[in-house]
Amino acid sequence: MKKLVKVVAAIIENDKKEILCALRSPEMAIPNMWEFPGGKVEKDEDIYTALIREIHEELDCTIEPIDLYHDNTHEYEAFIINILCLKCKITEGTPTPSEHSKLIWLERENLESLRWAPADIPAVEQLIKEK
Ligand SMILES: Nc1nc2c([nH]c(=O)n2[C@H]2C[C@H](O)[C@@H](COP(=O)(O)OP(=O)(O)OP(=O)(O)O)O2)c(=O)[nH]1
Repeated sequence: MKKLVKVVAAIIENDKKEILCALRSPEMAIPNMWEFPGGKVEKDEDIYTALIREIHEELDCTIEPIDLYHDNTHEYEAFIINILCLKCKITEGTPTPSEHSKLIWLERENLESLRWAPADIPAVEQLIKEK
């Protein structure tokens, strides 16, 4: 049976209503695809603590999760992912990539120009439809 991986991801919006998009590096799993930054929830960790920790580690800034925006389960060839995308705001610092190849801020209508990790596509579509 495929392993089920629980992942939390941050949808971060700036004051221009642009969304933060992160490019996975060639060294990461699911390489060279765009995602919402985040990572795996550890055993005995709640999703909010996990996301705050992951964003500290990956982007060196502090976020406050606002609400759960999208919950999707997607089957990859090697594993099954349950990805929880949370809307978040930055409370301290500026996102700086340490593991990702690139970070960009994109207007909602331009999100579909990127090559997203397959598990993220429903959340991206919901964001595009939002306005
Ligand atoms: N962070 C994140 N991972 C995603 C997204 N979409 C998607 O399919 N994934 C996949 C890629 C990875 O296989 C897995 C997340 O693992 P990760 O490598 O980012 O997390 P992590 O830092 O906790 O990983 P690790 O060091 O423990 O291996 O979920 C997304 O939007 N954000």
